[in-house]
Amino acid sequence: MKAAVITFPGSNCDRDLAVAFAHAGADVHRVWHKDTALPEGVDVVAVPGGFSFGDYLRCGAIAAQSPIGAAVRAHAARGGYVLGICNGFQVLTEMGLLPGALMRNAGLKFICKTVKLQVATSDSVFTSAYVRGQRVMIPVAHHDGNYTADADVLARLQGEDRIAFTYSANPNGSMGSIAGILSDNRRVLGMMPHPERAAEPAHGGADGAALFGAVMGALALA
Ligand SMILES: NC(=O)CC[C@H](N)C(=O)O
Repeated sequence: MKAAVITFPGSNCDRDLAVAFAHAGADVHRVWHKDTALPEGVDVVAVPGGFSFGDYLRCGAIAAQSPIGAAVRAHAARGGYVLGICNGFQVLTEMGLLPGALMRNAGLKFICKTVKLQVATSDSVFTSAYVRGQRVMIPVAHHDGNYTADADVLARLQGEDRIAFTYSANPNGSMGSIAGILSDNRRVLGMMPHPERAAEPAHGGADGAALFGAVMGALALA
């Protein structure tokens, strides 16, 4: 299974994300935002957390216009898998690959702590190793994690079982306590919590490792 991890100026979770995929057994390629092509035969494109372009304009707004964007959109359009974590989730909403927006946290403070999540669906390659309703401990670190969408989008996400994770105790004001969502073909996942920061016991918890293992397992068989 081949994974590509994109780096923007200001990304700071790109290496951790590459390590998490590598530990799961993936063949990991690093891609610079000014590149215009993804590695040949890539299965999963991963957009990491951080502060791309200093979070100027809106988090993820400038990164979404990067030269690599066209290749990421084309990958998603042909049914390729895309994972966006934290700033990566923000980038994917700015690219239009996921609906809604990540607004400033309701409390206007940067939140950096490990939170309890509920797995809202196991019906995706990313969440298939979890059981629906399972509680997992995963860190968050953001100031713009307040998921917001209009009523129609929320109803569709709920009706189509596209909410991947919810917060057990909503830390940031997200509508429906949403922590992560899936695209309509279930192959693009955006989530604010950082599974790559809970991917091995030395991190203080390894609940995120199953996400990378599940992607690896599913795509290795495909
Ligand atoms: N850890 C991150 O990816 C930070 C995301 C984003 N820049 C925010 O603070 O909201």
